[in-house]
Amino acid sequence: MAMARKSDTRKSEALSEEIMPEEVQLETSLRPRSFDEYVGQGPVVEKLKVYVQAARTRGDALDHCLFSGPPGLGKTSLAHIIANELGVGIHVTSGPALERKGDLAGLLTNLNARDVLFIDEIHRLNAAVEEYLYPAMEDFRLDITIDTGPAARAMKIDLPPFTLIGATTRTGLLTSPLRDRFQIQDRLEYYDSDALELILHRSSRILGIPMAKDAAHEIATRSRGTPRITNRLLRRLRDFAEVEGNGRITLELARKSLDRLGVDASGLDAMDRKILLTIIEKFGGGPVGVETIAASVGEQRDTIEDVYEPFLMQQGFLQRTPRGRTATHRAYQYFKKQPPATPQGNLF
Ligand SMILES: Nc1ncnc2c1ncn2[C@@H]1O[C@H](COP(=O)(O)OP(=O)(O)OP(=O)(O)O)[C@@H](O)[C@H]1O
Ligand SMILES: [Mg+2]
Repeated sequence: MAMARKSDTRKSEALSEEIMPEEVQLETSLRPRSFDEYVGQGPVVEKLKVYVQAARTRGDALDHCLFSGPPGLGKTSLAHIIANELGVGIHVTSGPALERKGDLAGLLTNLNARDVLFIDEIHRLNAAVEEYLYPAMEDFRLDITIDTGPAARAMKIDLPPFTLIGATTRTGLLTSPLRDRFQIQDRLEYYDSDALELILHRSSRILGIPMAKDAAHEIATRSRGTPRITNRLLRRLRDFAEVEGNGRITLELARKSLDRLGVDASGLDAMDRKILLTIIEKFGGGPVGVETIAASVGEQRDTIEDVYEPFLMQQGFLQRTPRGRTATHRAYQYFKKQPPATPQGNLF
């Protein structure tokens, strides 16, 4: 089955999240295949290991799982690992790809018992398909209508027990009836630099790229807490090392190249800085609505909310308030700017 295509709302800025075609192959080769290869996300992985082992021992299908979190943190990888560790097949699709009920019915009726059905971007399912999914998830049953008009009859088809794994950037985008049907729900968090360093060492070993240990640390701290970005930077740095160095990624080369790629020492990229500066310079530090920010920086609202804001908030540069987004004291410090004289709430 074809890989799920990414949504085209993910516009490309220096490091934003669109997967380029040549990157799909790289991601596949670097994708962890077992829980042991999956770095970080400790609490989530520890629980999943137990659930998987229990389901295996009982010979049951694993309960349905919903994974949320910003792009590139390992939701798709986790789905593949779960299927692998369960020893079952995985069928991959995405919300936007399931246009009609028939698309879903085709997938569901082709599952073997205990298989995993992975639906990426599950928040983008259309309402008709979503409702059709409910009895399938709850009772492993499809309600179909045969014929139209007066001859129409309702029929129920039994499905083999299966595991639905859904991935979404934000659980808030799901309807609650859909969300409630997932017995296992976990949110993936940004990775700390130790975890990213481990991922870097693994990737450089697989790709055969010589790299100094302090260089790995530097790249890890500048990867926005995101394994996909870590691997992407590694590839770019290999180019610099091969063309302008002796092929080895040294600390000096890493620093220079990351600066040239627009990734600063805090790991902010060009769009992160643009968003913060816009709030500070054009809107007096906020509060300002996300739509307005999106229009000002020329980026999709969804991308701002899924990709940029979570990281800026986690790093303490941005706050969400009911009236809009505000730049924090830390953001002003970062740009060596004076915060406005009038205090905004209890921010300063
Ligand atoms: N825990 C991890 N350990 C090692 N590598 C990882 C881990 N998580 C992600 N990666 C690497 O990052 C890449 C991107 O991860 P993945 O495709 O699973 O992210 P995702 O959360 O599904 O992103 P998206 O929301 O864009 O679909 C993987 O190919 C893999 O190389
Ligand atoms: Mg994915």
